[in-house]
Amino acid sequence: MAIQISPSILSADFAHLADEAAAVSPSADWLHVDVMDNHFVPNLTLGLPIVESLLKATDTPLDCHLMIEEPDRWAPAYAEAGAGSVTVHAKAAGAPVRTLREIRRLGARAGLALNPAEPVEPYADLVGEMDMLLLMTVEPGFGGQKFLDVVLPKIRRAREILDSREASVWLQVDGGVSDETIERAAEAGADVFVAGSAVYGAQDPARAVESLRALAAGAAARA
Ligand SMILES: O=C(CO)[C@H](O)[C@H](O)COP(=O)(O)O
Ligand SMILES: [Fe+2]
Repeated sequence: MAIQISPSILSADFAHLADEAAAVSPSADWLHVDVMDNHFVPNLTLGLPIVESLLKATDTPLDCHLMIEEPDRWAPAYAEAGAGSVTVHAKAAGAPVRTLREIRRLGARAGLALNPAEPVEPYADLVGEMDMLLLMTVEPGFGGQKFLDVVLPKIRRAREILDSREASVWLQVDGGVSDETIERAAEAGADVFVAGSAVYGAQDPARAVESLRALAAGAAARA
């Protein structure tokens, strides 16, 4: 699968989100939107009204990462609003299969997310229910954290599980992805990369996206 880059607006200027989306739109595959509720994670960001406004402001598809309690209740609304992808955390979902199916039924790609310490094996039988598996490479809640190398073996294991089942499921990593770390994640088998501070902290965000893509593609080709 071709490498995809999903810049996270968590590190963008929230007062100018339309401009910040436009800054990466020439090169980004997705725009990653971190929804945090101050309960599932100790931080509060944005919710459905801002996602609805962003959908009107950009043609780049939205990759909504829900770090919220009760995702079963809220995730369908993001799909219905027009998000291209909606990801829920396995730990927060009471009925993950029903919720993933509902997201798909409403026309979005369905993602399941695992925190750094959560093993992938218990979810192996659910791969047919999802379009993307998100492996967090930081503890969720904040941008600008250090990439956790301890997750690399799990990325490899997830890649093996997806390949052995011939599942066309994207493998996303999120947290601490930068020019210094993206090659390690790509070699391990990730193919969709979220990057917040590495993109929006750069002088030229669109070029930062291209740099990340080139490094990941090179590493994936060598793997
Ligand atoms: O989900 C997230 C944090 O919970 C963010 O998407 C992620 O941290 C992006 O920021 P950075 O690339 O700076 O780590
Ligand atoms: Fe995220």
